[in-house]
Amino acid sequence: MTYLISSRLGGELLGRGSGLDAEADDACDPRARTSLPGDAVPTLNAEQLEAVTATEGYVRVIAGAGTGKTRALTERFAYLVNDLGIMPGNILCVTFTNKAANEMRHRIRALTGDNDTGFINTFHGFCVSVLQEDSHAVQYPKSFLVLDNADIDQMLQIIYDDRGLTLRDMTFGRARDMIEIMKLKERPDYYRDLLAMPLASLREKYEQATDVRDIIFYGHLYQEKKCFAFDYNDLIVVVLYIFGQHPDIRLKWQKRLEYVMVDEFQDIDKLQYELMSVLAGYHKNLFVVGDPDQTIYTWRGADVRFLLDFDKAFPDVRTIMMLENYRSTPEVIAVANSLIEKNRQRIPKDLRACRTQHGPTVWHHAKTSDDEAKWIAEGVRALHDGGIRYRDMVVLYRAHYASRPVEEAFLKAEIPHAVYSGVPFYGRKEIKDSLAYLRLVAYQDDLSFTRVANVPKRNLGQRRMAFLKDYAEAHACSLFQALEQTIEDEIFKRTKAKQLVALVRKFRGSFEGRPVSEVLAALINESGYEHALRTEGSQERLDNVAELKQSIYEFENSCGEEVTLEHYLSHVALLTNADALDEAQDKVRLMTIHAAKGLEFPHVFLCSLSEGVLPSRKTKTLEGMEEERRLAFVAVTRARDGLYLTEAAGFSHEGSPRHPSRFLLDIDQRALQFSNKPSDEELSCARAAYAASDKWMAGLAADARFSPGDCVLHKAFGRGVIERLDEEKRAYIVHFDSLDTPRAISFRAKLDAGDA
Ligand SMILES: Nc1ncnc2c1ncn2[C@@H]1O[C@H](COP(=O)(O)OP(=O)(O)OP(=O)(O)O)[C@@H](O)[C@H]1O
Repeated sequence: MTYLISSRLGGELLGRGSGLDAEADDACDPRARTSLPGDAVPTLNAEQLEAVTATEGYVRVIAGAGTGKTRALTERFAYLVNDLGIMPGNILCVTFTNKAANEMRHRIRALTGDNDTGFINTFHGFCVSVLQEDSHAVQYPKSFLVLDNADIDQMLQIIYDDRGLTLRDMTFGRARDMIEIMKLKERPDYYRDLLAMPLASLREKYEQATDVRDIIFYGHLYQEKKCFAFDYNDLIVVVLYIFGQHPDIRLKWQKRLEYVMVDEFQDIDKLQYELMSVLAGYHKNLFVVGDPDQTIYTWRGADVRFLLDFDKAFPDVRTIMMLENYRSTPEVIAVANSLIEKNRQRIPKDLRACRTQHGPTVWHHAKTSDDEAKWIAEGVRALHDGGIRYRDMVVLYRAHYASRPVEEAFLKAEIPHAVYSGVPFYGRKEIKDSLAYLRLVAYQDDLSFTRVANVPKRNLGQRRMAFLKDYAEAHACSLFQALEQTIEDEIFKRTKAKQLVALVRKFRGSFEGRPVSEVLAALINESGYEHALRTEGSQERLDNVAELKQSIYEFENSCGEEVTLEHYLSHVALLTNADALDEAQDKVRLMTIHAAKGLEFPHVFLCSLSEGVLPSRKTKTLEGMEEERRLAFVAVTRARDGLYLTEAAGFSHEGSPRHPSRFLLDIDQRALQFSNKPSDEELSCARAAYAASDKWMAGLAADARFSPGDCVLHKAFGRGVIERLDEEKRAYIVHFDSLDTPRAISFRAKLDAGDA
């Protein structure tokens, strides 16, 4: 079944070896290869050069995939520093992920030779920098905590135990989503409660709450305030609040940031936009780059309008268009262009291929998912036998579950691979435990204490922890302080509580000035944690802890300045799974399309391209469908040399028949080679399925006619008041006078306006 891959590759790609270098191809624009004054930046095309040298004012680059946006951004930074003499510390460059920020830092260090790379960061990371300097403005210490999902879950556990809630009331995942929606949409003023309300009042609000949602929400705010903690959502909100309340602090940052640049501007949300506008408000140098066709975070509040209307929002905007794609073969470009042009809500723009080398763009239709996975494994093997490194291949999918058959096939075929999903590196127990030890030493906060007090076993079980909790509450102190103050109590006889206190005290007094990697190594050794892992015989966990030590060591060496423990802890709290991507290992990468944003790979396998997977079966609107198509576009434009689109017949895990994705049929079929073509009958069934789902979506398109607080009349339940809207379910949540509990009523249902 691999004949197509192997024969085509044998003939067209492998003949030239694996050193396929985009830059070795002809550049399509004769104006290319222009040099900057002083030859700082060779081989940029005219538009890139303009983007690099147009340093003053408001500049917008609208560019296609693979046209060198990120490259232009990097070169611009270097130009500002090397040619114009701007200090790196006066430049803010915002990227979408930590990984992109790290890459940019590396590239800029290579270009400028300077260790000071200024503020190259994600939005969240930059906000942490602001807060580390100015959190006093909201009466938070510099040592505030940044919470990740596992920390939030730990807080939820405390709330659930305290208020007798169970997962049946709400799972932690749902509770986290709910908190996020409350913060972003339903109660955007929440930060006033968090920042301005005294802890005791917040606690009262929590204790008086009766509705499950309120209990969880106020319990979460109370816990956050108690630990001086912020979650990701709070970071930008709090910084904006500080800027609003303290013009002196705002002006300090505005003056400091002489140049502000933002990558991936198509995926910016309202708060991020506000922050960037404020920051650029003094020097008025704001440079943004984005591709409207790659907006894939609308579901998280991204709004492409900020890019499209940039020229209306700011004065004298200079717009630069970049359409020459340096990344992909003409075949991949043909696939990408013909796919994305089916979106109706877009500015028409075609990518132009600069490369002249050819490569395969294959559609493989398999009988079953297992066959599909096997075909991919055989394809990978064939490419590898032909000289392509494993790490130059990636398998992309819409949703994590799609990776399972491919993983199994790779295991069977003994293909080295790494999955960027499942339990993220920084979410693993041993990593969280190790970091909790570091945090306990730095902050003695309750979250870290609860996590590791009894890990390894110190005989500090539930009864003793409850004792500490009561004491801490009665004396308004932390759990660790409670332990220090009651250490001689009878209850701690026959425990190792004294050793724990001694450990924390010892490290608390000695961590400053020591490298963090060294502190961690000593801490997990002296706490007995490493020994416990050894006794457990868990080599994988030990390896992961070793990996953590190594990553801290590398962070210290790459940072350019002295890394304090607090600095490291806030940095690590913002890391996600995608950041653990280890490029050095020769393994095929498996990841979601969202995780692949901004990356490129010589060979891309896009699997599970079935209707219901991509586009997702959760797609309910035309806009949603267009976002799914953009997602497919992002996936195909990651490929440099080879693109393999695969799907399988059979049945989905819900039992419905599977059809090839509509996006496969959107593609100009002349741009594809078929390894195994679906039959005409299969294709006509697929078309019927698209039509049925379009009809269903049109039915759902009914909009909400009522708002929260409105009175309505239902033909069976009578009068009710709308409590809120569930946009996802397209339903009102209504409290009917005749019913004790609320009901979700579809937007489509016939409701009349009722009397207030
Ligand atoms: N002027 C140029 N000449 C040759 N190669 C270039 C040029 N500009 C960029 N490239 C190469 O093209 C590829 C894509 O560049 P880059 O990643 O900067 O694009 P991008 O627009 O940010 O992509 P995307 O939005 O799809 O993530 C990279 O391999 C880069 O090295």
